[in-house]
Amino acid sequence: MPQIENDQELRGETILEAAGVKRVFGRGHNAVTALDQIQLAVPAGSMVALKGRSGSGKTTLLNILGALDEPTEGRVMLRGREITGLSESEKSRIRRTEIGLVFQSFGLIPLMSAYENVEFGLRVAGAPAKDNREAAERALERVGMKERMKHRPMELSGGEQQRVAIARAIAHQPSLLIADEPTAELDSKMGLQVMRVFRDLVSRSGMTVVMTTHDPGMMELADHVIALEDGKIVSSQTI
Ligand SMILES: Nc1ncnc2c1ncn2[C@@H]1O[C@H](COP(=O)(O)OP(=O)(O)OP(=O)(O)O)[C@@H](O)[C@H]1O
Repeated sequence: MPQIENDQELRGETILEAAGVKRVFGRGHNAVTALDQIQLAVPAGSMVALKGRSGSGKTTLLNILGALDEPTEGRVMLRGREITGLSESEKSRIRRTEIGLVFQSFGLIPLMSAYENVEFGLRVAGAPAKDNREAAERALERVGMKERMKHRPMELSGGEQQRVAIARAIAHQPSLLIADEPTAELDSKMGLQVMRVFRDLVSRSGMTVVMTTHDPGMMELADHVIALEDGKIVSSQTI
């Protein structure tokens, strides 16, 4: 798979960069500065955890890094290309090709099997239909869910559902995986399984993972932990 091999070559170089990022919600008296003076350089093939109290700006930052939201000031570069200030359609193309998104609540379609969820995700992203079966099965295999791919979400544990959601997020072989509190709804055993899947994607495919978490046990498994306080980065630690 060419993109994944490229990612291995990129390992260690900066894949994702934020410079002078500020995000203000609302105007005038109601204005809230959710992020300010954010500088960030994420090495390719690493796992970064963002931590911070509720309201510190983690989700706002992830949304900007994942091309889901625009900063009020500053810019974000992904693989050397600016992803801020682009049209909606360009941003949507970048999300469909270069970025995978995982959320706290899994977001699987209940009436579809694990396989159908992943394959449907590829179809929505406009992937060429002839490759979808192979790509979906390969992604499910990567997260250890191929054997259970005919099961519907209801028939799976929370950890298994999240692994299917990760398979859906990586089926198009993105270089960057953005995960907002991916283990928050899981007990620690299932949370660890999910973290192991991330680790495996980083070490075997050179993927880069940027996630948020409140859980110190999960942070220990990241390569870098960045702490946010009131919208600013207050520390950056290499584990
Ligand atoms: N759409 C919005 N409109 C107005 N204010 C917002 C909006 N989104 C976030 N905020 C504000 O921006 C700040 C940062 O919010 P954000 O959701 O990024 O924090 P967080 O660290 O992810 O919190 P949590 O851990 O609770 O998810 C908060 O003060 C929040 O109220």
